[in-house]
Amino acid sequence: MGTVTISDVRKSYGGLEVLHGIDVAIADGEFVVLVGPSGCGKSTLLRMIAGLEEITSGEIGINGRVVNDLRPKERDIAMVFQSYALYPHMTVAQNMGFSLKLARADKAERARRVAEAARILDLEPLLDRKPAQLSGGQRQRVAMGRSIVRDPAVFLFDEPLSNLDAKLRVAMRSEIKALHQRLGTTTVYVTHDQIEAMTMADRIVVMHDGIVEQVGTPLELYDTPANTFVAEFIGSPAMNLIDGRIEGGRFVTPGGDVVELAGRHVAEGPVRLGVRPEHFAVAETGIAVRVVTVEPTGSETLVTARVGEGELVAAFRERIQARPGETLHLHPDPEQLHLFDATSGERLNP
Ligand SMILES: Nc1ncnc2c1ncn2[C@@H]1O[C@H](COP(=O)(O)OP(=O)(O)OP(=O)(O)O)[C@@H](O)[C@H]1O
Repeated sequence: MGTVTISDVRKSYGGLEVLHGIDVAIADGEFVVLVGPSGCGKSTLLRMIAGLEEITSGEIGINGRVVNDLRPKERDIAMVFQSYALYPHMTVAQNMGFSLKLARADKAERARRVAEAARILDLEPLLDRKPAQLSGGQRQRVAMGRSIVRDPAVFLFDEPLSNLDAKLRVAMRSEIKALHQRLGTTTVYVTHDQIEAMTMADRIVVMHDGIVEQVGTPLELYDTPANTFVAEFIGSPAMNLIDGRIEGGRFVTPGGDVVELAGRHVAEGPVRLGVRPEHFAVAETGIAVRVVTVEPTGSETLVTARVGEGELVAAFRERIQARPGETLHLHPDPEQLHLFDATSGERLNP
């Protein structure tokens, strides 16, 4: 069992509040990713769950027990850091068994749990090596092994992949996810990388400036972002946001181009229209844009184009024969439109 309940949690450093009342409930067995730009407070929140930072106000519960005043080792959690923090003079087996030794587990039990973790993580041939004799990915696995042996209620990961090169990062991403599927241990994982969040999470918590912008499954966030921050943060290339007005039930750009809204009823006045790059088609009418670059990737063609004062990106499955400087008309799929309040950025359509 491993539930985590975060209720109205705040954090101040000196007089400055950096987390402004966070509420998140994590179910047993869930893989939850805290994601957001640098400085949004995700590491601080994770460190408060771990017991490495004091909670200024509010409550954190693990398995129904308030842990605010418990020390890290009393919380039934295991944390995997970006730096791995392996002991250089110990072998892989000793590194993995060390916390059990501290907890005074007997020798046979220690050996059994280290062997089991080594089997799960494919570390059996490396048990006698020292960290310096391991690759980055292998060190990462030892760091995870050290957590697994303790069989905690909750795993906490703080940007564990950011020191690895791109290829290894992708491999470790699937390894951690597969490990979670096998062990089913509740996991809270911090990253600033939205792709990591999308590919690994059962649910994502999007944070920004010390608040939670939205909580949902990866596809909920992708399909119905609650505001322009989430709309632009989740998805790559990012969702296009086009300023304009609702007039006569239609969206009209400053240049006078019209987008039909497929029966969506939104109050007249200024709005921002959100369109994902893959939801444009080239048509006879639509939003007039001037092509800036055309980038064929093989599987799709990315077109960057100017519209009024701004730029937008369209991604086509078919091979578009457009040239820089040319004018195209882009027709957004009416079933896939997002409308946001021009001032607050809040979502307007269901
Ligand atoms: N010890 C500290 N003293 C004062 N301010 C701090 C301290 N630690 C963090 N902060 C501030 O709290 C805010 C949240 O920091 P935090 O490290 O949690 O952000 P983050 O989202 O994890 O960012 P990053 O991805 O860069 O690590 C930031 O504005 C940061 O400057």
